[in-house]
Amino acid sequence: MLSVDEARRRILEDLRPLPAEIVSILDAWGRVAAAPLLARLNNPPNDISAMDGYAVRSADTVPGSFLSLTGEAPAGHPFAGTVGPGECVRLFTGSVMPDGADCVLIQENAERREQQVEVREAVTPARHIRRQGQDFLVGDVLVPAGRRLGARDVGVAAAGNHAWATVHRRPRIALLATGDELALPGEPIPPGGVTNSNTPMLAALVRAAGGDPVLLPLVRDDADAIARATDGLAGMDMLVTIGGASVGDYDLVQTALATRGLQVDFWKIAMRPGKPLMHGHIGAGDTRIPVLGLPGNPVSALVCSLLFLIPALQALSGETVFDPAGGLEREHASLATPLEANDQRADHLRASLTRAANGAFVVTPFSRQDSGMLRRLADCEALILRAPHAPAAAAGTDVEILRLDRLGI
Ligand SMILES: Nc1nc2c(c(=O)[nH]1)N[C@H]1C(S)=C(S)[C@@H](COP(=O)(O)OP(=O)(O)OC[C@H]3O[C@@H](n4cnc5c(N)ncnc54)[C@H](O)[C@@H]3O)O[C@H]1N2
Ligand code: MOO
Repeated sequence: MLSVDEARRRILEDLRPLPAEIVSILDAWGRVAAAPLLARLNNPPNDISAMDGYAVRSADTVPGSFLSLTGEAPAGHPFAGTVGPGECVRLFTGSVMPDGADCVLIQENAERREQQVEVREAVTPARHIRRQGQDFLVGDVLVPAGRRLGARDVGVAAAGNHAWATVHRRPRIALLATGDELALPGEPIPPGGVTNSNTPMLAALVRAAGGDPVLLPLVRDDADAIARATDGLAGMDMLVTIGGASVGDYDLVQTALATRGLQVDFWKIAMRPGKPLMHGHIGAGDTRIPVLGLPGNPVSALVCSLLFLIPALQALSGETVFDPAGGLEREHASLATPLEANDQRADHLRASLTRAANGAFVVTPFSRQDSGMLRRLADCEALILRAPHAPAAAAGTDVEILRLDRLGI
């Protein structure tokens, strides 16, 4: 069976960034820059004051001397004249420095008496001035192509005078849940039924990872119905099927998709949860899209999505700066309780995370790891990564973990 890393490599192999589109800077958060955002102006655009006070000539700032106040320059209203010897101009934080002045006397060190200002402290040249362009200059790269814009990137792009950003189109991910037992959340549950928790969960995950989930109708365990549900995939960037991935008589996804030309790249990987993961392609030419067949067990579906679907979304989004583990933070932690030796499948144990007195992480695997247990999945703060054939581990052993608590997923 394929390893997790090899499976991810094969999934990412043929994914290319989606075409670019132009969006308002107000909608650019979470999008991936398809072209660098270059500064359209210097920032600050002028020499400005960093403090409230007086624009003065440093040579005039002899404590005890008086300067004549010749004007005022509030922020946004530059002073038209020049500050001559023995003169000063009232200004504020953000005011453009008037010609002639070379520093700012802060108001705490000055005493105003009508049109005279007494200097209380000497000021060195350039003091309290923010130089034009000290933050960035015209043409500087503010946001490189391939970066997913955070709030700070939106801020710097706006400072660089961008009203628009060129970003990659969001990946459209078709989600197809299969199973006779599935009912919509909130509906009466028929005998033997379960609620379809996977589609809402994965739609949320796709959204959180910058994609647009497209929900196909629930389909029964019927090969024709499953096949027909995939007939409207034009415009989709990936099909994600949920359930019907294993070996049971009613696990029909592959059989159904085969009638639509499914080419299987791999099926089954050395991973727990998530062994029956399938990857392949459906369609031809321009309409050929990748298919990710997720297992139906909700924990398996989610863990596979963290490890494979999120990196796929990143690749389709054109995000070049990403961790192959999908932005998941790998850390080390000390095991609170012992673990048995692992078998041939890479394991991902749901666990809680605390900190020892010295700040180091301590991780406690949940006692039950059933891949149908959603509450434990929702409560877990980390997955303990166990390599295939990892030996038994005593309490206190250092283990690798993936942090989920700060993922927002
Ligand atoms: N004989 C074997 N049986 C199984 C094997 C195996 O190797 N040999 N693998 C097991 C593993 S591992 C997994 S994982 C599951 C995967 O099964 P499927 O992908 O075929 O999923 P289903 O059988 O359709 O469902 C499994 C489970 O999950 C529930 N489910 C399905 N879809 C949803 C949904 N949208 N929302 C909520 N819950 C869902 C379903 O009711 C089942 O309880 O196979 C093992 N079997
Ligand atoms: O691999 Mo399955 O995903 O054990 O539950």
